[in-house]
Amino acid sequence: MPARPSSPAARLIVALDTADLARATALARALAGEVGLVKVGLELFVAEGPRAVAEIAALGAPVFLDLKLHDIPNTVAGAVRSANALGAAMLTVHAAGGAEMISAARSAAEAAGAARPMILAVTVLTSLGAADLAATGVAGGPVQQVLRLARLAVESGADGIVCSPREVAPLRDALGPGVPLIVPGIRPAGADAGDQKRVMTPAEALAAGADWLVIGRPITGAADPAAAARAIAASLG
Ligand SMILES: O=C(O)c1cc(=O)[nH]c(=O)n1[C@@H]1O[C@H](COP(=O)(O)O)[C@@H](O)[C@H]1O
Repeated sequence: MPARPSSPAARLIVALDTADLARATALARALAGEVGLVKVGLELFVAEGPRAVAEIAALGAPVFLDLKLHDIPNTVAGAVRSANALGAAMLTVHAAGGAEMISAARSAAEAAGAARPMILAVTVLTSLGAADLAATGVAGGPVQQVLRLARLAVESGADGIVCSPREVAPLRDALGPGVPLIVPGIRPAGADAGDQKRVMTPAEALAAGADWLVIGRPITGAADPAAAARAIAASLG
């Protein structure tokens, strides 16, 4: 499992959201040394499969495999066992899958031994605002729901929590310093939020207590992705 990051660049996780493995590997090469981890998510994994993880891992940076698993415990445990073979450093499940599912994911990850992936529990997607969440039947708003799901996930064996920057401070208060917080929904000042609804700047997320920042388009959509990553790292002081 990756150690908690100790430098600004190590805090950055770049999301390689493309269906094109050649573009993903070019980005990973360009960003070598500028970020701590590279994220392979659904778009790339569905298009290119496990070889995407293997080819990107071969470039050196640890891989965050973001499959957001959410199914019955037996099925998720099987998917985690399959993912173990890919050597990812981090792997996501949806906290809303419940205690048994999260616990099954953790047990399955442990079969990989010391090199096992961190199991990260995704709480409330950063693309959802309070009204979107209410429309799914969840009353109380994102902060309350993130706190509820994060507590459940940690008690069930999750190694870290994925949340928006808006919930980082209340989660730190509730969970203490020991639980790694991995935070997407990051936008440098003035950047287009796109489909993200609960956002903050990199510096604000760090000041609130985030460990890792997950950033896609503000880096990958830049004319010079390495320069964009360097500028974000510099803004973290
Ligand atoms: O699990 C994630 O990484 C994730 C959770 C979440 O709630 N919101 C979220 O945006 N993400 C991922 O973080 C990345 C954010 O990308 P950008 O919006 O382009 O910076 C995407 O790859 C998303 O899949």
